[in-house]
Order: sequence, then C-alpha cells, then structure tokens
Amino acid sequence: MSLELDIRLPLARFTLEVGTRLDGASVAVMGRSGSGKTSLLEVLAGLRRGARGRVVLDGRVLLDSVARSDVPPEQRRMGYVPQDALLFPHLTAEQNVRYGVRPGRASRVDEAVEILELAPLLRRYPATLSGGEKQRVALARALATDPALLLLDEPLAALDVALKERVLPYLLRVRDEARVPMLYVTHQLGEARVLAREALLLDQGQVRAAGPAAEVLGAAARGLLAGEGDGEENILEGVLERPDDGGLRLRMQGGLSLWVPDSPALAPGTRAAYAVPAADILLSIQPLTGVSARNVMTGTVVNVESVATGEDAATVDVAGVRWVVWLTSASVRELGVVPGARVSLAVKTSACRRLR
Ligand SMILES: Nc1ncnc2c1ncn2[C@@H]1O[C@H](COP(=O)(O)OP(=O)(O)OP(=O)(O)O)[C@@H](O)[C@H]1O
Repeated sequence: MSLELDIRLPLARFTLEVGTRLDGASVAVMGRSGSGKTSLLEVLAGLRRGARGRVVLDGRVLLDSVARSDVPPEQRRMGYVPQDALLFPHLTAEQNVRYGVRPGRASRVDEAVEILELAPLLRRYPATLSGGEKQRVALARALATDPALLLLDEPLAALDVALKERVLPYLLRVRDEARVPMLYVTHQLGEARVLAREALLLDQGQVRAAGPAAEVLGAAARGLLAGEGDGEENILEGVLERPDDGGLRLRMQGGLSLWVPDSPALAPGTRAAYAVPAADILLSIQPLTGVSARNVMTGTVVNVESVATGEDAATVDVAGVRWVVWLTSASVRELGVVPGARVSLAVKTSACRRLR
C-alpha cells in the first residue's frame, strides 16, 4: 500500500492538516477524542465536502483539489467501517455482508465469512447479535467489497467491550490472510503495537508523529493519550501448543513462549492472542528463581518512560518480543532500571487473558 496525503479540512475549532506518506500494510491512527481521526477517515472515504489537497492511493489520484478531481466514494474502493457501523435490521447477517457487493464486481464474500468466522451467524438478524459479533459482520461487509484499503474507526465505547468481544484477533487475520491494507483508529496502545506497522498521531488536527509503529507508539503516544483508556496492555499473538507434560503455551514469533490458562476447548495449532496488563508484570534486576509465577523471562531494558507522576513504563526486549512493564518511579531508581540493563520478568499464568 502506498498512500500519499496532503490535505486540509477546516473543522469547527481547528483545521485538519495532514501531510504524510504511508507505506505500511497496517496503520494505526491515534489521538485524543476530537483530534480529527474520524474526519481524516471520512476525507479518505470521500465523504467530506470541503477537503482540499491531494489523496493518492497506490498511484490512483482520489482527490486533487487543484486539478478539480474528486473521485466519488463508491469508486474509491475504500472499505469504510464507521464508529457506529449500522447493520440493516431487517436483513440477516449474510444479507448484510452481501449488501454492498455489486454483480460482476470482484467479491471477497466467502473469504470474509471465513476469516471473521461468521458461518454460525449467517442466518441471524442483527438484533440477536452481540456487540462484537455485529462489529465482525460490519467488518465482513466492508471486506466483501474487495477494497483497496480498509478504514476502521474504533468507537470509544469499544473500550467497554468485554475482552473476549474484541475484534482484534480478527483484524490480525484480515491483515495476514486477506492481506488488505488497513487504516485503523484505536485507543489501545497495546492493540496498535501488535497490529500496526506504521502509526499516525493526531493532535488538534495536526500530525504529531508519523512513521514506524515501534518509533511512534512510545512516549509521544503515551503522553498524547494520557487519561484515555484505562491501563496499558501487552498483546501477544502466536500459536497454541500443548507440551507432553501438560499445560497450554502460546508460542510467539522468535520462539518465546508463554504459559496461558488451560482450557480443554483450545486445540494445539490454533492461532490466538492474549492480553497481559503492563501493571501485572513483575520486574527484577536479579535472576528470578523459586517464584511461583510460571512465566519467567530474561531480557534487556530498551527504554524507560514516564507514564504519570510517580509511574514509569519500562520496555523490555525478550527474544525479540517487546514487553511494557509499569512500575513506580521509585522502583526504577532503587533498582537501577536503565536502558541496557538485564532484567527478569515474571508473569502469572492467570494474568494472561485470551482475546475472543
Ligand atoms: N462536519 C464537521 N464540521 C465541522 N467540524 C466538525 C465536523 N465533524 C467534526 N467536527 C469537529 O472536528 C473535531 C474533530 O472531530 P473528529 O470526529 O474527527 O475527532 P475524532 O478524533 O475522531 O474523535 P473521537 O475519538 O471522539 O471519535 C471536533 O472538534 C469536532 O467537533
């Protein structure tokens, strides 16, 4: 995906001004409530009159106000899922998914149903679906139209959606299996880190930072989002395995594995994602032995940043997996937690909660 943006859109209190080039297959858009995220998505979708400048997606000019070209929304090949994505209440889930697909046009209906695991829900009506299930149907409807880019606007209300209801594991599949590029508004740093290759931070309509997710989603993002969302999470994705001597482990890229709560329903080989709150991880500068926590790992501190008064976040690299650990600033000083320090982390199995 290559997306060139140079746009200006006057809003009620400020002008949205975004000039950047994005090349990643997945881009997280973050910023406080009211910073212009939805407006940006609507400009890309072609739904906002009054936007000036240029939008070029994969070499196709979608907007060029100087040349007076403005491709209408239905010809932009954008799969837009707004915050309040409404399903047609009188249509089944399947009819909703098929709704936007024009006869003779490329379609990804079957793939969308498969990836979003909608087969058991196809005959149901929206009124009988849970919030997370409705989100999956709305996402499938967008994916089914074979978009060049998915535009996903996470409602703030999604913060209240129960952990198992999160659509994140499905978005990972859309990214890796359907391989449709996406621009994804999220309020969760942990989600953005695991999903996005690039990130764009908006502050009062201005780009505060844009670039590789690993660089952008650190201190700047945390400072900007302070007070939004509750607590930071580590999101780990991998494949489940069941060693001979019992238990259930998540094997991640790079070979690191994590013991997770066992459940007979979970088959080895299944892809899964887990959330571990940054505040639930124990950090030690001594090798940890004789602790009851089943997950004990050794890694290197990458950086330490302030989260709030008296509270810091240490990023620790363990075999290529980056963990964020929250600890008090007093502990950081007393223990000497500085970049380059070797530390051990302990995570109780029960602190690992499965998404979906
Ligand atoms: N059609 C419009 N005309 C003028 N101003 C608008 C319009 N729509 C939104 N705004 C204003 O522009 C600002 C950005 O709104 P926008 O919805 O893009 O923010 P957001 O970052 O998506 O917020 P949230 O996270 O709450 O969804 C807000 O101050 C809003 O009141």
